[in-house]
Amino acid sequence: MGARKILLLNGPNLNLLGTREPQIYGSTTLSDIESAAVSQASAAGATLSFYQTNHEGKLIDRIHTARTEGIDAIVINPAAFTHQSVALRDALLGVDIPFVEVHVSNIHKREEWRAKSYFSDKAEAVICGLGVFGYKAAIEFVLEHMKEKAKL
Ligand SMILES: O=C1C[C@@](O)(C(=O)O)C[C@@H](O)[C@@H]1O
Repeated sequence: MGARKILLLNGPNLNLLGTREPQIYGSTTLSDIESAAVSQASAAGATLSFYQTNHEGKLIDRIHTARTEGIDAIVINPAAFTHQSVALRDALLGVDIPFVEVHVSNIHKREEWRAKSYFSDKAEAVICGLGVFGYKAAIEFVLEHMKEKAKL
């Protein structure tokens, strides 16, 4: 059985999905993504909570809280923090919750500095370049293939 309690996290500027650089990120809004994710999890008998913030410390605090909530798996698009945040990396490692890294765009096909991620070497899986379908794919993977925390 896969993860039953999932947390979907989105970093800075992803609240602008749908209007932000649509040639790169498409026209789907974050609230569309979040409600589809909740339905996807509940159809599989799991629960999914979500959070987006533009603030690094708030994202770190949310990750710390996930430990007390018994979250089995995190799906995270760290956005620009991908390329710069040791603190966010340490937070994920600190709570010891397995995570999947998602990027809407193909970070390897853009500016050279975007190819560097502080998360990929610790992620269970990395998805990029699938557009917003990447979230659906990540959640499917978590539901099907990642163990519940209690059984790890
Ligand atoms: O904000 C983002 C979004 C992103 O994580 C993506 O989803 O493709 C890619 C990052 O380089 C960028 O800073």
